[in-house]
Amino acid sequence: MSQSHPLDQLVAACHWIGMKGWAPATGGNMSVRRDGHVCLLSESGKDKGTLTRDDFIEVDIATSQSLSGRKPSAETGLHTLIYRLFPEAGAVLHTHTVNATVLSRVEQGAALLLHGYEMQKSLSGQHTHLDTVAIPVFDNSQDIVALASEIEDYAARFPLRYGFLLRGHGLTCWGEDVSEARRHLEGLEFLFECERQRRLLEKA
Ligand SMILES: CSC[C@@H](O)[C@@H](O)C(=O)COP(=O)(O)O
Ligand SMILES: [Zn+2]
Repeated sequence: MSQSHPLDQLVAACHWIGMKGWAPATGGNMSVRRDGHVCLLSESGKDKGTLTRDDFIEVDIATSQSLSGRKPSAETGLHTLIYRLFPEAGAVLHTHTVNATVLSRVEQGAALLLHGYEMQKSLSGQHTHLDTVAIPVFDNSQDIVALASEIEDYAARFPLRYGFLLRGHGLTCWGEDVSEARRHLEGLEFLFECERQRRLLEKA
């Protein structure tokens, strides 16, 4: 997989996400960095589980503008923010899973705290279940410029790694390449499932 072109890896990741049911009814969006200035982002409104190479649009990272006139994701501003904030980020995956949607609503605090799980080690740089991984939760908004600015302010004050949740909406996560972004997505989704089950069982 590491031998193939990053865009082919991203297309394969989209198909995998589709098969998992993590991008229902055209939800979700995905991108890969081409270089310091441009990323390739999924076209708005498409079924992300059946995308092909032609469904990705060149977007200027500095301005969030499409270079072709075609319409990239409604959430383009969040992808470009991540590429600007983290020069090492090479791919961004946004999904709409039930776990992320529900947990982000149930969680009243500013972050979902993950602690005590071996699978925290699926996240780069995590070496023990004894540490706490904080995944911030931002209130959802249709104003992506304002949301991006809120996330940028947060990142200036607190560490922001792996991803963030949008309340009642989903997860946006990233990695240095498609492979790492996939691992972060799969690891976080597993942890969200565990956390949902734990909260349900401990309530009973
Ligand atoms: C099913 S509507 C969801 C959209 O509003 C949005 O949240 C989303 O993830 C997909 O938007 P898109 O513009 O196709 O990238
Ligand atoms: Zn979305």
